Amino acid sequence: MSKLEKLRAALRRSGVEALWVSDPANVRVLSGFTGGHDGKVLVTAEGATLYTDARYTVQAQEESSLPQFIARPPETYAHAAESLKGLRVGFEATHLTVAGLEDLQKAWPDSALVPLRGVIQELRLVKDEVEVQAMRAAQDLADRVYSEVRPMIRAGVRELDVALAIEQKLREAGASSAFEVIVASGPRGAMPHGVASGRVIQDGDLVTVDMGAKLAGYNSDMTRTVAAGTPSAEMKRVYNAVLEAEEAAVKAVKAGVRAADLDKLARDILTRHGLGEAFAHSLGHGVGLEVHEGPGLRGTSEDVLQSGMVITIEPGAYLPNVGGVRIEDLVLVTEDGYEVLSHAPKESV
Ligand SMILES: CSCC[C@H](N)C(=O)N[C@@H](C)C(=O)N[C@@H](C)C(=O)O
Repeated sequence: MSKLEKLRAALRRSGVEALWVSDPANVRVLSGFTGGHDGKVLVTAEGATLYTDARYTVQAQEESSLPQFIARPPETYAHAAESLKGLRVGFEATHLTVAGLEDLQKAWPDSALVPLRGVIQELRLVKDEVEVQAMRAAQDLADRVYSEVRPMIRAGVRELDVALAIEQKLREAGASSAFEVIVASGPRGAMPHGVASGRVIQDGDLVTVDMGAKLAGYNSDMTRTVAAGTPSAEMKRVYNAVLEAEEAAVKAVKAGVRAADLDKLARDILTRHGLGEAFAHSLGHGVGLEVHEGPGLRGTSEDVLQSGMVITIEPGAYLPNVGGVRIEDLVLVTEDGYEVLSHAPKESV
C-alpha cells in the first residue's frame, strides 16, 4: 500500500474525508516537493493536490508527480474549497497556527474543520530501504566530519571554531547542519543544548559535541563527549556511568521492545550511580526528515520499537556549575536487534 493509500485508511478511521497538510516534512512525504515551507497538500478520497506559488513552478514539476495548483491564498483556498463542500476536513493540529485555522474557517464555510494529531507522523515511524540509505549516508558524512574536526577539540580552542569547522565541512560536502552545533565545554556541559559559544576550551574540560548532517532531506544525530587533558575524578566517574547506560540501552534495542522500558533501563543505571536526577531528558527519539520525530524514548511513551525505525540512544548527566556528559548513537532497529549507524569512536577519558 502506498503512503497515500495508508493515509486515506487512517483518515477514514479518524472520521474525516479530507486532510489539509501544512507541515513541510509531511508535504514532502506525500508529494516529493522539498519546498514544503511554501507548499501544502490537500488529500481527498479521490486524489491529492500540491499547492505552491509561482516561485516554485519548475521545482514542483521536477519533484512531484501530484497534480499542482500554482497560486497564493486566498486563491489557493478558493480552489480547494470546491472539492471540500460538505466534508469533514482534517488539519494538522500540531502545525497549523491559530491564524491559519481562522483563514481556513473563513475560506471554507461549508466544511467542518477537524484537528488531527500525528496522522502522517505515524506513517513516518518506520523507514523504507531508500530512507535508511539516506540516513546512513548522512551519518557516514557526520562521522567523517567529526573525525576530521576531532583534533581541534583541545585546550586553547574556542567552542565556536569547532562548530564552524563542522558546519563548513558539512556544507562543503553538499549537506548542512541538521541543527545548531552543540559544543559545550567545562561547566557549559551542564546545558544539554549548550550551542557553541566564544568560550575557550580549558585544560581538564570535558567537551560535549552534538552534531548532525542533513543530506537529501534526511538527518543524522550523534553526540560524543571527549576530554581536553585530564578531567577531574568526578567527571571521569560521570562519563563512565553515562557510557555504561548508553551501551546497555543500545544492546537492548530490538523490535518489540517498549520505548519506555528502554528509557527505564538507562535511567536505572544512572540512578544506581547517583545520577538519576542529573539525567534531565528522555533517552532518545526517532530521526528522519526531522531531527526529532517518533518514536519517543521516554518514560511516558506508548511506542513499541519496530524493525526499520531509526532512533537515537542518548543518555546524559548534567551537573550545574560543574559540567556534563552526553553520549549518543544513531541506531537502526532490526527484527533481531539493532545496527549502530554512527561509528565515531567513544573515547575513554
Ligand atoms: C535542537 S536539536 C538537538 C538534537 C540533540 N541531539 C537532542 O536530541 N537532544 C536531546 C537531549 C533532546 O532534545 N531530546 C528530546 C527528545 C527530549 O528529551 O525532549
